[in-house]
Amino acid sequence: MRLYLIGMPGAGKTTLGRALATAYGLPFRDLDHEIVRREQRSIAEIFAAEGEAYFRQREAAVLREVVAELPRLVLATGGGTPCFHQNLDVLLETGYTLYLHAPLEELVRRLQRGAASRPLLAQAGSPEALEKRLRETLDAREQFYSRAPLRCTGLACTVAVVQRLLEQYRTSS
Ligand SMILES: Nc1ncnc2c1ncn2[C@@H]1O[C@H](COP(=O)(O)OP(=O)(O)OP(=O)(O)O)[C@@H](O)[C@H]1O
Ligand SMILES: O=C(O)C1=C[C@@H](O)[C@@H](O)[C@H](O)C1
Ligand SMILES: [Mg+2]
Repeated sequence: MRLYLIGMPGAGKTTLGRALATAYGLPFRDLDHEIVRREQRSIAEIFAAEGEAYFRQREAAVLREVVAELPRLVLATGGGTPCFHQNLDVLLETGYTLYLHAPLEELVRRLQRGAASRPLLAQAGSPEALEKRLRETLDAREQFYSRAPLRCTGLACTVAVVQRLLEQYRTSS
């Protein structure tokens, strides 16, 4: 099976994705890392040199490559992945998609330290500005994220809880 994790930056996609891959004995991939590996430069460098449109094109192409290459995997996507280039359709058609939701205050807490290296959050200097930026981003993205058939919130998103959700979904569909 393929299991995809979507959600806001800092929601815990990479952390939970790795743990789920271990639990299921599946390979783990992180889409941001796959892009960085192919481009031989960081996400921040790609955004700075080429702009967001180029990054979104690479993201869409690399997503399709990874999906074609691996019939079994857990994939942590980038925060914006489901919102561009029909990527969400690719996810929904080729695997199980889980929306990992986290309360805004928790995202602000987690992202405060690393915001400078995140191109889309870098200008948000204060915690208030960061919260506003994240709220606007979440408002715009919720329509994509909420199309995932599986959803799990905050600290309740343990491996065991996701395993149960997936089990229920597979037997009901
Ligand atoms: N369930 C959790 N409880 C507390 N902290 C967590 C939890 N999951 C992740 N974190 C912490 O939150 C931060 C973000 O987690 P992670 O990198 O997994 O998120 P992400 O969704 O992959 O974010 P991004 O890819 O945008 O950086 C990390 O510091 C991680 O240790
Ligand atoms: O939320 C976003 O749009 C992004 C999140 C990161 O995972 C990276 O994919 C990139 O920084 C863009
Ligand atoms: Mg991540």
